[in-house]
Amino acid sequence: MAKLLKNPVKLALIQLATTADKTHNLSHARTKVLEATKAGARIVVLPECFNSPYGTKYFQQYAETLLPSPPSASQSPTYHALSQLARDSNAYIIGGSIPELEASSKKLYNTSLTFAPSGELLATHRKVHLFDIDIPGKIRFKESEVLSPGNKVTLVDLPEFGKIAVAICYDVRFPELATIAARKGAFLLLYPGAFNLTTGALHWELQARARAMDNQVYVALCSPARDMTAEYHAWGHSMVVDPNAEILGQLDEKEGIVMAELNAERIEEVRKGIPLRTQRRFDVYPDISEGKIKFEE
Ligand SMILES: NC(=O)CCC(=O)C(=O)O
Repeated sequence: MAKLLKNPVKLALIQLATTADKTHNLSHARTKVLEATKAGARIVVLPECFNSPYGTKYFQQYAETLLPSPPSASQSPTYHALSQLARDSNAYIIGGSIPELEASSKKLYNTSLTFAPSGELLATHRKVHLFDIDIPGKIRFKESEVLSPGNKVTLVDLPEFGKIAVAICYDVRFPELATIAARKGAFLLLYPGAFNLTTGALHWELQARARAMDNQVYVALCSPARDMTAEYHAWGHSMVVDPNAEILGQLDEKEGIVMAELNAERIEEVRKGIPLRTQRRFDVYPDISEGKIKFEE
């Protein structure tokens, strides 16, 4: 049987201190990514909204249309900076997420770009589940006031390693997305994300470990560093979890890099010990993934 993860790989999550200055954010991200790749990382992840502040009022102002051809570099600076960075660092770059403006529809998306070491864009993921919550006295956030949702599970084949899945922050709360990606052969689920001080302490680590435990794959969550002078206070705590839901590394709220070595043997060992994959009873619950069973109000 082919290995899910073809070669051991060092993963790095960059918990970036972001500012309101896009040019600074791009050059700072470049410095940190090169630091991680010098230390051996071949897959490097940036946080959600790594080139802008996070907030509904910022999406339009910071949005870029994704234009691959070189003359449009000035209109699509993040695309080109990440593509160049992937080439310069010889690494797969999962470019957190950025506000994207689709030229034809004028719709805005929260979008993640994945680049190969050749600089080629391998995949885009538009956040599927928009962060719309209202916890009285704590936090109200409605991405849907300005953003449109994406509509796909994003699996990316990294030829040297195997398949990863990319989704964004609030997407982690929907186990179906993770399960489908794992069933389709992902060895790693990556979530650039920016939880907050209300839900972060409660659910950030729990979500990461739950998705890893359910699917027996590696899971990584990559946050911006916390900035108490910004409007949105990110939780931080970027972390990597192994297929047994054990934490391989976790930061605090400050800027930093967390690295972890991933290998196929750990996935196989965990799956052999607790063989969920062969024990599943689709005869008992055939309808769930098709949404045929509705919530009762
Ligand atoms: N940026 C986000 O999607 C935040 C998600 C979040 O904080 C949560 O609790 O879920």
